[in-house]
Amino acid sequence: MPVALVGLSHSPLMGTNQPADETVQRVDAALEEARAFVRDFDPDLVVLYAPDHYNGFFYEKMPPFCLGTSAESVGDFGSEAGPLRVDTEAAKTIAGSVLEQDVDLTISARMKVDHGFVQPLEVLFGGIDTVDVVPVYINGVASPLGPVRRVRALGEAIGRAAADLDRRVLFLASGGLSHDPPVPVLEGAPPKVADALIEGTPPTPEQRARGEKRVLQGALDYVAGTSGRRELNPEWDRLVLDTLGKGDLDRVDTWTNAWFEAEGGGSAHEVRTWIAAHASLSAQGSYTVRSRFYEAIPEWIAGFAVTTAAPDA
Ligand SMILES: O=C(O)CCc1cccc(O)c1O
Ligand SMILES: [Fe+2]
Repeated sequence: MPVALVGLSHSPLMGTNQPADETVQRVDAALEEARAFVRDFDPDLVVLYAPDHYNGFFYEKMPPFCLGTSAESVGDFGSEAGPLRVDTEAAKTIAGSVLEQDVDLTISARMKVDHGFVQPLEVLFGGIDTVDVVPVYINGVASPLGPVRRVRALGEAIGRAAADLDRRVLFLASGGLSHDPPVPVLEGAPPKVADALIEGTPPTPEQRARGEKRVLQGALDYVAGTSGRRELNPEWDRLVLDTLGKGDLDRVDTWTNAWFEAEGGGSAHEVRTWIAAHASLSAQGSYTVRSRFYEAIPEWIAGFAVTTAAPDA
């Protein structure tokens, strides 16, 4: 079945804490190119790989991966709230096939998702209810994380499952690349923060506003060079894009989580969504990158990339 891939960094600061006009214009041009690629491919199903930022997944039970047979956006950072247009039948079929292929997978019949899922749908499709989606959560912040080869295994299994559907499937990755925004960590957290990370009690509007302000302040500190957090790392980001673009997934299998953190910062694990999407595409043969945009954008706390790829032949 026809397949294609788009990789897209996300940042909730897009549109609110803008970099220089020229940067915004270059990003807009890259997004327009990706939209044209998508229009041309004309998908009727999007397998969307995205992380979560303690809005939908908590330490009370923290799965490495989760496929939603239904999903609802919490609407953080002004992203669209409400139900995603999940194709429940396709989602169940894919989940069943993945399990059948000996890859363990959690499913959720009411998955809560945040800007990580919503932003790429807004950017590429104009909203969360305009195209059929199978949302796949990939843990990219909550340690411990398993080896990236398991992400590849999941991506390949989903790619094989998608091949059996009579659909035009776009594999869409959301997140990355290098970035280290102020996301809370459980280890050493004060009791109230620990409770929030474990229990996931929905934040009050005031609490949500405070969290969003902390991220904005993080961006201002990044721009000022006073954040004390891992700097964006364009060299590393280019290495990641080169390797995924070449289809050298055996190389990816050797990448360690410690290396991700040292080179790309705590949220560089969001690159896992890109690994999954490329593995899905690779399940149907070799592929070629059709377009690639990259720029380090401290205003968005993002090594920001947009790529498109399609199978050879
Ligand atoms: O919601 C949060 O805690 C983090 C927000 C955030 C900021 C910059 C880049 C990202 O990819 C991102 O997700
Ligand atoms: Fe993120």
